[in-house]
Amino acid sequence: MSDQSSSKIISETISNTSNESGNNFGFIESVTDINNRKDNLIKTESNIEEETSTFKRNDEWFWDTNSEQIFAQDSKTIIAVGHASVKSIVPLELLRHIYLPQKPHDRIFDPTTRTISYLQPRSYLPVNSLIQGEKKRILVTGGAGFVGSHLVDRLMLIGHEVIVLDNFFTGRKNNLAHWIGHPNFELIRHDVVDPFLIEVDQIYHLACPASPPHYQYNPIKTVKTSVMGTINMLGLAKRVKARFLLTSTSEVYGDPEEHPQAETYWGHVNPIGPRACYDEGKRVAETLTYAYMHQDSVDVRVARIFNTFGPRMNENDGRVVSNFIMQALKGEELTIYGDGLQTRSFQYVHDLVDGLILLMNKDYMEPINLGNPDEYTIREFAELIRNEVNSSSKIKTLPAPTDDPKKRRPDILRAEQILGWKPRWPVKQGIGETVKYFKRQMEAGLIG
Ligand SMILES: O=C(O)[C@H]1O[C@H](OP(=O)(O)OP(=O)(O)OC[C@H]2O[C@@H](n3ccc(=O)[nH]c3=O)[C@H](O)[C@@H]2O)[C@H](O)[C@@H](O)[C@@H]1O
Repeated sequence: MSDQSSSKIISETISNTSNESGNNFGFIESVTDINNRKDNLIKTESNIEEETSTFKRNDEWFWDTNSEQIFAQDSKTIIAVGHASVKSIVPLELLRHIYLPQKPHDRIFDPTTRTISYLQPRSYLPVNSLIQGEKKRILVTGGAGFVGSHLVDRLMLIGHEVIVLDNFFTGRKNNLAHWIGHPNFELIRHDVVDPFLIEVDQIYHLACPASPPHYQYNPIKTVKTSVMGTINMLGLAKRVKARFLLTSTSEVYGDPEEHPQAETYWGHVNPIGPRACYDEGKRVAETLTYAYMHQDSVDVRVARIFNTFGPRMNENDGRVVSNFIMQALKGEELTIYGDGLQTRSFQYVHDLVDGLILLMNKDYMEPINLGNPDEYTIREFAELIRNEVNSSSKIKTLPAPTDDPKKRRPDILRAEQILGWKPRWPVKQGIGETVKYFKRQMEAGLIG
């Protein structure tokens, strides 16, 4: 299709939609922006031929007015993520360019000598140029981790100034290597257990190991991170009048006796079990957050995050998604803990990032669940991953971990009603993307 007819489709979509709803200008700008961004990207990266060939100038899309999503013409393939109301719409190709590059942008790996050469000078992906007042200074603690780094990508592309604090216990500099040196970006090695002072407008407080083997590795440190880290960041928010968002967890519901779990449920947690350092740590973090809200009028948000997966999970993370994918890719046995009848509901990381940005920008202070209610037994999930990887790996049963929750599924009515958010990524599609990521990492010699 020619450029002309492609823009005709877009302009027709735009005019139809604005007639229907009256006010969709933010969204329209974002849709139009997709083409501009791709063009900019092509210009910026014109020296990398293989890369540019994946970007088609004449892409067609359509905007599904019901779900407010942009799909390819097949009406199934998601080609953009984000929400118009907070201007977070980003073409998926742009994000893929970061975590799934045909070739790394800034380094060459020589498999013979197993050395890496870093290239200079470097270019960056185009970020929005925000006007004064729109552009915020945003602190992301734990920003080099799996979820944190995806959040940073989105905040950077939106055009904000982003400062990341990370102690690199589970986070990796490599997750943010593509932003290092950018004028809008700062990466600081710092442990949130120690106070930190800076002038910012918003704080996304993610810092804390989240995978059971990691948070149980040093339980005292996990409690300190949750409690002292949160006190330090709330103290900072109070001092500089920043808005504060705590990333809490579905683990505050413990081994739930209510199913699905709504935000009103108080939970069922063993306070002295091996998971308590994380579960109780996050429960205290929530208590602190609301104490600062009531006592010191800090402007707070609390997201309760359910099982999340995607590119940049650590391959040794120990959580079920990365374990199963790596085992299937290497032809090893898939390790099911217990009878495999316990359930989890898995959300793809782009959906979570959408939810976090929407919540931060909404005037709502109660906790909100962010998760995908699509529930699987772990046994079904192992099957799904074997199929996606096309692997003939066998299944091995290992003892169930102490206090492993037997079922978990979010009630997301509140997120739907308050934020206009619900997961957009079918689990299979997200798994496909994650498998591609792990394969690429293996080919690049970054993981074994
Ligand atoms: O992924 C997440 O976002 C969540 O991961 C963990 O919660 P958990 O549900 O225990 O996550 P996994 O370690 O991935 O385990 C999920 C289920 O799979 C099982 N599992 C795990 C790993 C494995 O190799 N095999 C296996 O059967 C576990 O026993 C558990 O029943 C964290 O505690 C949560 O804070 C976090 O939000």
